Amino acid sequence: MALLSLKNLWVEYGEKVVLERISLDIAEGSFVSIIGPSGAGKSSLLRVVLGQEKPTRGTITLDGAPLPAECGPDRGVVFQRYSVFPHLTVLGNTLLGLEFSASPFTARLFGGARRAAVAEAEAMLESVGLADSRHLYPAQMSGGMQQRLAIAQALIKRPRILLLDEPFGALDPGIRKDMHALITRLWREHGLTIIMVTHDIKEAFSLGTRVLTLDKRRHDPHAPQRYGAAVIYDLELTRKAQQVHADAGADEQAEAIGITIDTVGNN
Ligand SMILES: Nc1ncnc2c1ncn2[C@@H]1O[C@H](COP(=O)(O)OP(=O)(O)OP(=O)(O)O)[C@@H](O)[C@H]1O
Repeated sequence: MALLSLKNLWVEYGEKVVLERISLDIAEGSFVSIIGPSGAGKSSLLRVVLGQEKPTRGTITLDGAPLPAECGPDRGVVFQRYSVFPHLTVLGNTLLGLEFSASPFTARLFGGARRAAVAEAEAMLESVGLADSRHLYPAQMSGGMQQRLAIAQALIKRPRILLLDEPFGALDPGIRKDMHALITRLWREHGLTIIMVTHDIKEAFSLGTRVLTLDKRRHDPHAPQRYGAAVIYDLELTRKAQQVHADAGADEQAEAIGITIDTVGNN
């Protein structure tokens, strides 16, 4: 059974149709990249999966049961510019997730429970490469380090699904490469299912096991709001294709896509 199943999903804001007829099954353990033009509804789709927004039509199920409206610990999210808490250190920011789950009102842990939480947070910081920075405040860190912290904050709650909205969009190319290696390792180690929105086609192909493109299939020049975006391409990548993409230069990408990617759906 699919981990997430979206059936005939629509998102509309008043008269404006943003997404229409989205039907998707997302398998546990997959890494789904979503690309598409600006305004196509990529972030709206993530918000629906996160439970922040209700679709106007259609259903979404997690393990076959209706998706809980509130975003529980099963789903974590990292945005392009994450609001890590500026007044808390790296360790404090990472601990906060554990403190809130254990003690929702005071967000405080004491004694043995606190020591266990600190050990867990330190292990997570080690895993994202921030062990030596645990006493720094976000303002003292680079953008890449802040995104590492955002990832640690999301993963400390042990989500099954990690939603990434342009997580590396604001980073320099060299740092992005390091972050790609990090997220690939964490995805494997934690057995995560990842859904990532990106504007970077190369990133979409080199990280994803599946690439979805969202776009409008129909346009009404007299009423641009009338039709929403749908899934135009749904490409399942073979491992070989992924490797080719990860290694290929920009010019080789298109050729590699043509040869090795299986088109599994065209809604
Ligand atoms: N709360 C809202 N109320 C009204 N319109 C909204 C709302 N949220 C998003 N929209 C509109 O829905 C459309 C899709 O927005 P969304 O942010 O999902 O697109 P996107 O594909 O993520 O775009 P980008 O690539 O620019 O981030 C846009 O036209 C946006 O203006």
